[in-house]
Amino acid sequence: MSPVSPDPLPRSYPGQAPALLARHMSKVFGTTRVLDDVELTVMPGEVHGLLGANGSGKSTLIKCLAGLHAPEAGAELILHGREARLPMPAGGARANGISFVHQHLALIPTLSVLENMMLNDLSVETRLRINWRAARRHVEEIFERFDLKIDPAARVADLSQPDRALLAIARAFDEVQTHAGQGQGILILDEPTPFLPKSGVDQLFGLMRAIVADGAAVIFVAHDIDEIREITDRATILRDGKLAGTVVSGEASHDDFIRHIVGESVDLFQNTQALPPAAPVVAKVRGLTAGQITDVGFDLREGEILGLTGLIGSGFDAVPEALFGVRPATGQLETGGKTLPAAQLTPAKAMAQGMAYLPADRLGRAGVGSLTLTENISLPVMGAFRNWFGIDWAGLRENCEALGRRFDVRPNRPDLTLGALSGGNAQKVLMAKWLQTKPKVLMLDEPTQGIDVGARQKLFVELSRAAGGGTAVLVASTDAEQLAQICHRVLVFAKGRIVSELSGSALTKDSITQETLRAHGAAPIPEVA
Ligand SMILES: Nc1ncnc2c1ncn2[C@@H]1O[C@H](COP(=O)(O)OP(=O)(O)OP(=O)(O)O)[C@@H](O)[C@H]1O
Repeated sequence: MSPVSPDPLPRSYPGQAPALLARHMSKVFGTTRVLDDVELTVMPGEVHGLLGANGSGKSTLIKCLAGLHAPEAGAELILHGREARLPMPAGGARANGISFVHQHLALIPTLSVLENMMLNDLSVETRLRINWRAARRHVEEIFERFDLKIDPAARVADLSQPDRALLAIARAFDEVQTHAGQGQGILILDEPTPFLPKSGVDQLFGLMRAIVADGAAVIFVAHDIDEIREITDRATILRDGKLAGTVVSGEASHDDFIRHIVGESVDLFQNTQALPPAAPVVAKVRGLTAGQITDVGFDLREGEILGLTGLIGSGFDAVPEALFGVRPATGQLETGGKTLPAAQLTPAKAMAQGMAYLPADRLGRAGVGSLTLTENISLPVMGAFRNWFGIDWAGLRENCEALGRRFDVRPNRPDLTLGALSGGNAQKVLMAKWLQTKPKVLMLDEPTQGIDVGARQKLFVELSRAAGGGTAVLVASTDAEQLAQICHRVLVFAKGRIVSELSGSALTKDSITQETLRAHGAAPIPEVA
């Protein structure tokens, strides 16, 4: 295993003062110490990874640096050799040349790209007049420099997820340059890649390399160990709020990272459950046309885990939305002995047929951040907890706690709001919410984005258990590794149509990736039984 660096100054940067040196960073919420004497050293010109399991304290550390949380007394922050004030006052991070892109991107969807690019300036400066033409020119220059094909006049609501992420990052980079000057400053990216297709990730990595080549530093928070190994120079790993180690990324193997993250090696789940050849078809989809998809047809069998994949923009993710009635569609769904026109599907009708859907946008569409875990988890089962006296809240709380234990939600406190949980733990709650209903068909969009490697395996076990109990699972995802681990069959989409089907021994991570890239020019398969 790579050594934990004992010295805050890594050996690859002799004699240089760190761009950022954070020491004795602790944070207590209520009675829980979620950060415990953590240290982070980032050198100028370095891409530094920050990793850890869900709830290990990454976002809390970042929020302490951003001034969104006050660290406990004793914490120190030294930026380019100068001690910074803690807690960081409002606007202090920005004035020190530190810029952030948080998981939720902090864009305003109803405003234009240009307005969003100027948002941070306008929120702290009063201007009598805005020179929109000059602002537009400036934004166009930034986009051109990083080869971003985004129209400054477009509404952010109309942008794809990848473009939104790239926009937020370009804005943060622009801020770093403005406030720290060329070749200085620190850009902190908190899990910006889950929504990005491979080409978007490459673009982002290009952007990060361009930033550090000038001498600025980037802190990159992510769960994807391969991405961390590819792009970072060194990485700091947190475990249960403590520093687990700092490694030189090029010298640490994939397993070294896993051991630091979970403190032990993890057995990767592999679905070995064969689907009975006579498993009945529970849903027949015919001629489905919605968004980018045209005339898509397939059968889904009882107990089957069926993956839908493709490049972003290939349309595969429109399928669950259309089948759950949240996206206008035409075509047919045959289920429960009924033929339902897709144009008339609604969530209520889909749920009446035993269908459930968990969208990727966890706190936007899948759950309510301001409601408690009990309230979120209970929504689909409220009816079963009604008695003569009204709703049995104690029963609902008990149910929530039991599900929290089963799905390893941390902290497992039913009265916390969903928004107070780390991203990965919130996702576990939302999966539990639907799996408890034992749906006939469970549709998931990017179910494990932001979920750490250990927790993923547990969710895969739960999904496989649900499938073993007869639930048919439809998983829309660009994560080839996850699809290869859990699916019986994977359908590959290109340009809105199914172009390839993988199953049995042909279903591997590499074959899915190859097929996804090759599929772009392939001919469509009209119907897959
Ligand atoms: N405002 C808050 N109140 C109470 N607890 C909180 C609050 N914010 C975070 N926590 C808790 O602190 C712990 C660390 O959360 P944090 O978001 O830093 O984890 P993370 O490493 O970023 O996880 P993930 O990878 O899932 O995003 C979690 O247990 C979380 O529930």
